[in-house]
Amino acid sequence: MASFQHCFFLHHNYPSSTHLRMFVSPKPSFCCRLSSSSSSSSATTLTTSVDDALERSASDRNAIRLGLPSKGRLGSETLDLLKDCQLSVMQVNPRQYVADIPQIPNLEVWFQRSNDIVRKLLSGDLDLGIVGLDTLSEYGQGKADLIIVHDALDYGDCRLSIAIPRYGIFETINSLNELAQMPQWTAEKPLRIATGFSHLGPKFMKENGFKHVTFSTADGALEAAPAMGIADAIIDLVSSGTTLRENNLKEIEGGIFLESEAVLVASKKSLIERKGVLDTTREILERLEAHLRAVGQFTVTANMRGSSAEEVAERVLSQPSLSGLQGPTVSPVFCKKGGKVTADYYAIVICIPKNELYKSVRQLRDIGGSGVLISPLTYIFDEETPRWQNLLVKLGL
Ligand SMILES: Nc1ncnc2c1ncn2[C@@H]1O[C@H](COP(=O)(O)OP(=O)(O)OP(=O)(O)O)[C@@H](O)[C@H]1O
Ligand SMILES: O=P(O)(O)OC[C@H]1O[C@H](OP(=O)(O)OP(=O)(O)O)[C@H](O)[C@@H]1O
Repeated sequence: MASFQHCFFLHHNYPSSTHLRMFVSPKPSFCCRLSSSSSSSSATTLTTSVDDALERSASDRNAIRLGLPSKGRLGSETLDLLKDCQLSVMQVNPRQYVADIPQIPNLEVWFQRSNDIVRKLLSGDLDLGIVGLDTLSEYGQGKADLIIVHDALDYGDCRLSIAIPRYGIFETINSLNELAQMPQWTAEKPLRIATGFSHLGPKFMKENGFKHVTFSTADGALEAAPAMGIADAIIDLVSSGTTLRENNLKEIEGGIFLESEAVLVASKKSLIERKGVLDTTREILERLEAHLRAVGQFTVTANMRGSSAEEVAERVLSQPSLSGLQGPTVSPVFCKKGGKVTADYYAIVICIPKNELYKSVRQLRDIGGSGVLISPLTYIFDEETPRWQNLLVKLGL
């Protein structure tokens, strides 16, 4: 085997059963990949697109890179959201980590674990990413180069909370203040907290005035730590609260440190320096905003008898649920009567919130509406989105 004098490894914590394989590209560059399979046939799975993309990964890459969660809770919902925005991700097979969004030609999608998305945004290997706010806060640690472009993608909702046992010395403790006041915590016997959030955990406890605290970490099943005697409390993500309940733990007042959902984040450096990143970000942002605004709304069309468009509009606007986004569109419906074209009816079009559908239909009927048609909405584009304006301000543009 040839000796390699100029090579380095980025990561080394692979299981010992993993075989290191080297794949030599037919082109002058080469790449190597780690595989846990012992079958030599898997060596053929390096496809042209991965190969091409790796070649483009040099610092002079032209493509814009978007990192998406490769699996887990955020994986499929991220793909669903993009699909709903007509930005379907085309992935040849689920084990291939690079993909395309045909609507945005110069964009590469890279599937990565969420924490790696944040790391790679910071290192300049990704330009944009979608991750949970919790992961961004933990691994981004407030770095100025990370800019949140869309802060509410409406999925992946959870909260980062401290939880304590329901039993023993904690039975009567119901708030963070009470926990802090407990005389038990001293320099010799500090409050022991298990958490996977080794940056945010200590930060929040310090901010809340806890002086005697120690932290331990684990990769999962943190809720077991108090019952195992390893910790007094945990700081972990909670959504339904079932895992806490099933492990006899409780949240306490003042103990939610962060409310999280999926966010679109960008590297400030890329936005400013890399050609096309700002335009692509704008397109993705506008589609996301327009779609998310539309998700909660229906379009309603109905016919209404009236003497003029203004008179019909006044009747519609007199009903609180029917004012729409800006007001109703009212247009005459022409018909021929005795050889004359007249407009006794008007068609009205409004948007209504989905959760007010039935109330709105009843209000429409009350003011003489008939033939009510309800259709889903794909996008609602506004003149200019406040998030785009905010982004320009953050970039100093
Ligand atoms: N109940 C929950 N527990 C954990 N994460 C949740 C929960 N609800 C929503 N989320 C969101 O999902 C993200 C975690 O997803 P998941 O646990 O599937 O993968 P991950 O831990 O980020 O990645 P990996 O499993 O590859 O380490 C969190 O960062 C958070 O934003
Ligand atoms: O409030 P709930 O809906 O019960 O969700 C919270 C649990 O989900 C996550 O764990 P995950 O399922 O990812 O397993 P893990 O503990 O092995 O990380 C999180 O770490 C909590 O344990």
